Amino acid sequence: MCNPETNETAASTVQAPLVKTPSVETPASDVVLSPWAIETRSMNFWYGNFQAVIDLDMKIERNRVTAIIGPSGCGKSTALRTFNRMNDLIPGTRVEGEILFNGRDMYGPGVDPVALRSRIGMVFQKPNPFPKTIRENIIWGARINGFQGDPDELVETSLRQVYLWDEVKDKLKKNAYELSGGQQQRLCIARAIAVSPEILLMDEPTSALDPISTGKIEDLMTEFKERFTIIIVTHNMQQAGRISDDTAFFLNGILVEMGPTREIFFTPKDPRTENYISGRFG
Ligand SMILES: Nc1ncnc2c1ncn2[C@@H]1O[C@H](COP(=O)(O)OP(=O)(O)OP(=O)(O)O)[C@@H](O)[C@H]1O
Repeated sequence: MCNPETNETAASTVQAPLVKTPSVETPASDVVLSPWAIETRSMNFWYGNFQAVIDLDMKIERNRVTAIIGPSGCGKSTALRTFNRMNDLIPGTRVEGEILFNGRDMYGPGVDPVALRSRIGMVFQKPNPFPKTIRENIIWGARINGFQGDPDELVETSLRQVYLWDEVKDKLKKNAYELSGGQQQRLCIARAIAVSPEILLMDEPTSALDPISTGKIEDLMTEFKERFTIIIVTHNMQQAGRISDDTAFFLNGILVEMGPTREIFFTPKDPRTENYISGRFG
């Protein structure tokens, strides 16, 4: 979910793609044009003069967990953030090439990045609940996205889905900051899924959590992939091995190799992947 405190003024720095494909907001935008949830074509990304992602061609399959791995600074989070235009919020950034969501151009004319982010939610490394009550954390984003149903039902359903309901049902009016780190992260996941996204982007969602909270969130991912496509950046190779169906290995802004996790881990095609997986660098 996008940060409601941020505005979209930096979006104007984003360059339109070179090749035109239908935009997400064109009529009949719910008709799926592609077998891929997300596809990038020759995507390049710059922070000012620094190119962080180079010529990225990537296809993300629906209803699977895709892990993005690679050494620190290789562009994992940057690539992930382009998948819901979160980088638009960083001044001086530029993207070229194409990023398609269900086969439609995410940077096409008329695409509202805020509406896009309700369909492609995001969970960050550090839990970032709003400075509001637990209840309001769930309802706020849903309301902005036009939710008109029963808010109490939405709160309960969303919190149950992340197995947080029993822990917080008696303190829904308490500030979210009063929860533990693991609970806050599950609240952030509940908030993201309350708007029924199609894709959930997760940027090292468990790196600040203890093993028990980590296990709970990993279990959720395995359950959620029936309903959403999940893309997770992780430094934790065991985690990637445990939860992902596909793995993409990045190095110096380049996608070196991508495929089923078992193949990437046990029979990688590129020696750089093998070196990284076996711990020889990074
Ligand atoms: N806001 C920014 N402004 C300028 N450069 C940035 C910015 N964010 C990231 N970078 C640079 O872009 C490159 C890729 O960063 P990114 O955070 O995507 O890497 P990463 O693989 O996710 O790293 P880590 O695993 O350490 O989180 C790095 O060299 C980083 O310094």
